[in-house]
Amino acid sequence: MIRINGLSHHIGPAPILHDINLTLPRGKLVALIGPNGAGKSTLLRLIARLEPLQRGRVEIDGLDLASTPTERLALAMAVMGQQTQIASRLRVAELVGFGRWPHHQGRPRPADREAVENALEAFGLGPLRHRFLDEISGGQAQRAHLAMTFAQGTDWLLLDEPLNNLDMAHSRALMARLAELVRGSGRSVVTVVHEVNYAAAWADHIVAMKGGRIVAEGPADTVLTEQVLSDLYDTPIEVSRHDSRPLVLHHHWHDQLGAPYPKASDADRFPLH
Ligand SMILES: Nc1ncnc2c1ncn2[C@@H]1O[C@H](COP(=O)(O)OP(=O)(O)OP(=O)(O)O)[C@@H](O)[C@H]1O
Repeated sequence: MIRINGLSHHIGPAPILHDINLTLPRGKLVALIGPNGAGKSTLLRLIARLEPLQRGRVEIDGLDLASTPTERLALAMAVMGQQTQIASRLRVAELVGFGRWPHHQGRPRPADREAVENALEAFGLGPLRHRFLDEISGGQAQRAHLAMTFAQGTDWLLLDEPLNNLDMAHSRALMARLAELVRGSGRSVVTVVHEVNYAAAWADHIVAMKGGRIVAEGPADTVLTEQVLSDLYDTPIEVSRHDSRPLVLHHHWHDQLGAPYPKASDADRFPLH
């Protein structure tokens, strides 16, 4: 499991995370949800050691993040951050191959090549393997980065908004693959998800963040309630059920007096001028 104790983080003078205490279970698909700016990426980046810890302690399966050598950590945890431009003169298969680096340090063996092939196939990238990264679409590039993370073959996968750029079918396929990794191979996944219905449908455990704090956590039925979600997003949200899971609805809403939403103030958040 990942244990987080007393974790606080500032950027310049601004407090971003406030005394986070959280245990992320092993062998589960965990979704981190919450509004823009809640601190989800910052928390994920700290767990992934992409940012130095300022205060608090993080342990991954007993490994203290502060003292574990990078090579050891890379065999325990693979991370996909929010995409930034990466050298575009790299081919898809080469990018995926980087995921094996912690295992071979530059001298790939047959097992490493096999892991790359499996990852290419799992993400439907076989036909694109020789393409340069600047010659594929945004969703295809996202899948290539996911395949690289997957190829690393670690017990833990930390993913920041992996559904970005993915169409509905690929989003669904990715969530199904993550669920399969968890249920079939006992891996542990922690993923930031914006579209809460993907969390509703697939996550075993949901952590809701707002304003740099954890405001709710637990199974979908506990966290994805009208009260929690409406408070979390400051928007009226209705929760129905589908396939014995919560289904979150937010297109239109009538308040208790029958007045329709969205109200004018909803649109005021994004003035058109
Ligand atoms: N480099 C930075 N400098 C200053 N403030 C930052 C920086 N990066 C993030 N922040 C602030 O930290 C807070 C948390 O940001 P973070 O990216 O962790 O949120 P998030 O929940 O992942 O949001 P989103 O859903 O929009 O990706 C935000 O208020 C953000 O403005």
